[in-house]
Order: sequence, then C-alpha cells, then structure tokens
Amino acid sequence: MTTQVADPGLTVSGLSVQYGKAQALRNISFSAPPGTVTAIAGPNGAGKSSLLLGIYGSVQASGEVGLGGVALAGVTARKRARQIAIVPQGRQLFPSMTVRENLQIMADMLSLERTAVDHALDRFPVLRTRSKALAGVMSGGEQQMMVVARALMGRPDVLLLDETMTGLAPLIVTQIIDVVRELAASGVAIVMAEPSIRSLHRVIDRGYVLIRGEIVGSSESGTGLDLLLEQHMGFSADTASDSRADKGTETE
Ligand SMILES: Nc1ncnc2c1ncn2[C@@H]1O[C@H](COP(=O)(O)OP(=O)(O)OP(=O)(O)O)[C@@H](O)[C@H]1O
Repeated sequence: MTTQVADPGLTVSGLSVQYGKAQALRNISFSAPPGTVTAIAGPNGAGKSSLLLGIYGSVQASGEVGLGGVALAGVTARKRARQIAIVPQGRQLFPSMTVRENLQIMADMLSLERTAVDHALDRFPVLRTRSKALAGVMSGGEQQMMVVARALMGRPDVLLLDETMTGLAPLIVTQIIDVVRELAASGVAIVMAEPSIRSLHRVIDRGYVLIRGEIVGSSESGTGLDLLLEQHMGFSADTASDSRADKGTETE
C-alpha cells in the first residue's frame, strides 16, 4: 500500500537578503501550504518586501525556496514566474496603456492562451466595464484590482501580495479578500505582507511577525497574530492612530 504524502506547498528555508553591507533579512524559514493564507506582519522596513522578492526570485537571496517539495533553484525563470506570482508594492503598471493592454503584456510575457486576458478581466466586474480606459485614470483601488488580476493570469500555485490592502477603501479590501478566499479554496498558497492586519483577520489562516529582518513569533489565527504584533511593537499602527484620534493629540 502506498501512503500519500501531503503537498508542503511553498517552503522557505534559511532565506537571507543583503543589500551591500545591510542585512535586510536573516535566516527566515516558514511554509505556506496549498489552500492557505499566510500573513507576514511587520512595521515599515521590517523586511517584508525583501522576503517576498527573495521568494519570487527578483532579489539576490541565500537559502532555499521550494514548491511542492522541489527546490526552485533548479527551475527555469520562466517556469518559476508561472508558478509564483507577485503583486508588487507600487503596482508597476503602464499608466498610458489601457487596462486590456496592461493585461495583454503579461499574457505575451508568459505565452498564455488567447482567452487569458478575458479571464483576467472577469476577475473584477469593474475591469470588464473599463477595459478600454487608460490604467493611469483608474482609481487606486481599481488599479490594485488590475494588478491582482494580472498576477493571477498564469494560474500560479503561489500568490505573493506586498501591502496590497494598505490604504485601500474597505469596500475594495472586501472585494480583494473575496478573490483571495476563492483562490485559497482552489488550492493556491497565498502569502500577504502587511504592516497592519486589523481588517484582515477573517482572511488570515496563519502568520508570522517580522521585525528587523527576523521572524519573532507566529500564530495560527489573524487575531492571535495581531496581538503578537502589538506585543512586539508595544502598540499596533491602528491602535496608535486610534488613540491619537481619541485624544486629539500628536505623538510625533
Ligand atoms: N534596494 C535596496 N538597497 C538597499 N537597502 C534596501 C533596499 N531595499 C530595501 N532596503 C532596506 O532593507 C530593509 C528592509 O526593507 P523592505 O523594503 O524589505 O522592508 P518592508 O518591511 O517591506 O518595508 P516597507 O513597508 O517600508 O516597504 C530596510 O532597512 C530598507 O531600507
């Protein structure tokens, strides 16, 4: 009788990132199983982007990244780009091209089938209705939806979200969370890095607190992770802004 071994999903082992003499990330290890949403919570400069870019492969990193038990070091860049998708901080879209044209570029880059752009437009209703609008005239939330739809075009096994929810209106966050949950239900492993996770508890399955390039704690729930983040920072970003509003005082 053969025993089925569970797919480990994304595995990160001893990942470190250095910029010149500055160590941005030190010896990070964690896993993100298929069908789960893993949060990386930490303040500005903690190393969240460096971690996601190191996993994605667009910054030099030491250590090992694996997918489904296979080390990605031996996988071609093209295959890796299809298996792992990223929504980068700063969006990186072409403002003077239309929504459709922006999506077409990704389809061409990954040699996707002809229907890929239409599938991407169908992810969010607003993209379908505004497919001929220039990306630069779309609202911040609409642009973020575009970038999420673009990242999903290659049907990745792993989706990395770098501060995708930060600064968005609650209604937009809800729409993106719905897509994230749908993806997780279909088996995608999702890793989202955010400085504040207060409005994201319902989507997070597990997570880690990252401070100064190191993982300092983990939790199996969004609520637990938020508490941990508060403990490590002394206060959370949201708590700080709430209390400033309550007291009407500036703390800086
Ligand atoms: N290209 C770079 N060259 C030099 N230092 C960098 C570079 N990118 C990031 N850093 C430094 O590495 C550290 C981690 O930065 P990183 O952007 O990964 O953190 P972060 O948690 O994503 O922060 P933020 O929320 O501000 O984006 C910071 O001290 C940052 O100044």
